[in-house]
Amino acid sequence: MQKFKRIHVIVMDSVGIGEAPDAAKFDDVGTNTLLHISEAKHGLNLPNLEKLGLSDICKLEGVAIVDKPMGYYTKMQEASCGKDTMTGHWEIMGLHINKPFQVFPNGFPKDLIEQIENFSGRKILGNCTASGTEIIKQYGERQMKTGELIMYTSADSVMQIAAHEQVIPLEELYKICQFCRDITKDGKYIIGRIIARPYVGTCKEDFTRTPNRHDYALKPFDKTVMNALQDAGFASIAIGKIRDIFDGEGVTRALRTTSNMDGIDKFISLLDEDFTGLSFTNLVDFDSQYGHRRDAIGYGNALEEFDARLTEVFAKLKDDDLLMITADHGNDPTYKGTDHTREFVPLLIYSPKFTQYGKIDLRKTFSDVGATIAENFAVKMPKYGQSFLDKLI
Ligand SMILES: O=P(O)(O)O[C@H]1O[C@H](CO)[C@@H](O)[C@H]1O
Ligand SMILES: [Mn+2]
Ligand SMILES: [Mn+2]
Repeated sequence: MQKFKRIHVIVMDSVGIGEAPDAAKFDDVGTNTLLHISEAKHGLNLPNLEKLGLSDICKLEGVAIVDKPMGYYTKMQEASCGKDTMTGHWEIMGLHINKPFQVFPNGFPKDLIEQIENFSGRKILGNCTASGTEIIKQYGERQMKTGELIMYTSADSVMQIAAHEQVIPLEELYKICQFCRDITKDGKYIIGRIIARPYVGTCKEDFTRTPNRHDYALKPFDKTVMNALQDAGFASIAIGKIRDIFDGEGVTRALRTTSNMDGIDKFISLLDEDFTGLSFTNLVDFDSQYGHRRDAIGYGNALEEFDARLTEVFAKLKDDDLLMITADHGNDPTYKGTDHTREFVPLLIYSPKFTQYGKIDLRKTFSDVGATIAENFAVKMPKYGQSFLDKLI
């Protein structure tokens, strides 16, 4: 019999909690997503995360340190050499990325661009490192006239194609992205993700990106704990971007979402269902709407909005449920640039069954989460990660 019938992992995308020991290698010294947001807001109102021990990990402005948290708390260090979403999530599920994904800070090579232009019959604009909201301001009006494709990248291994929905129909954009995916899976150029970035609007003042974003990720390089769960007949339910991040590998059911609040709604409804296994939720707005936009106040508000919904979550959790709230990397909205930051991530662990509480040891890899899940369901243990299941009583 498993200790927990259901384990729920929620990734608050990019909610880091302080520079990692190797932050210098990533040019991220001094970053702390949560702390700096709490300072920018002159205090965060996070009563539920407070009860779980968030400020016990790192004292945040407005969030009290509690003597008796509801569960267990710690922080986790990323072992892989990357600070992108795929690396973080794959590590949570037991993989280590030892060779960084290829990045293209000066744009994609000519031969690749030519292949895409030939396939699509459209010219490519941009082909540089950019912020997605800025580059559509810069080229959107021109795209409306010419039908060219807007292509950009970031510090991550991503190829992003922005297209006005009324100019380049979604289906066509997705077909182009699928082509880009197929030609960058192996061989000369290996790109972590191709991302379709549709938007709407009439001019640069009102262009807005739509929820029709679609990510085409590489398949994980090896089997993850999700594969192990699936192979053993357990549920492995993906909410939000999770299906895309794993390219569907080890996913028994996927629920798409349009926002953080939609993600929480879907998660809360799922709690009413009977299943044995994992639910894995990603809340991407923290990262895409606020972290990359360097909007510390918006980020803080989104955290408060999330916190408020935890009351409903707690009310629905049963004795044999285990909840783990964590993150995949940082994205300090007060830091220079617009990229992710190499940080520790918080890990807050709760079950109504707990009779004890407190700090557990610092985790040296995110894979400890995957190892704990694998041990609980007695499925194949990942190569990396140490289970902390025995600490949870
Ligand atoms: O600026 P936008 O388009 O939001 O792009 C961001 O989103 C990408 C994928 O998460 C990141 O690599 C970063 O480039
Ligand atoms: Mn992320
Ligand atoms: Mn991001």
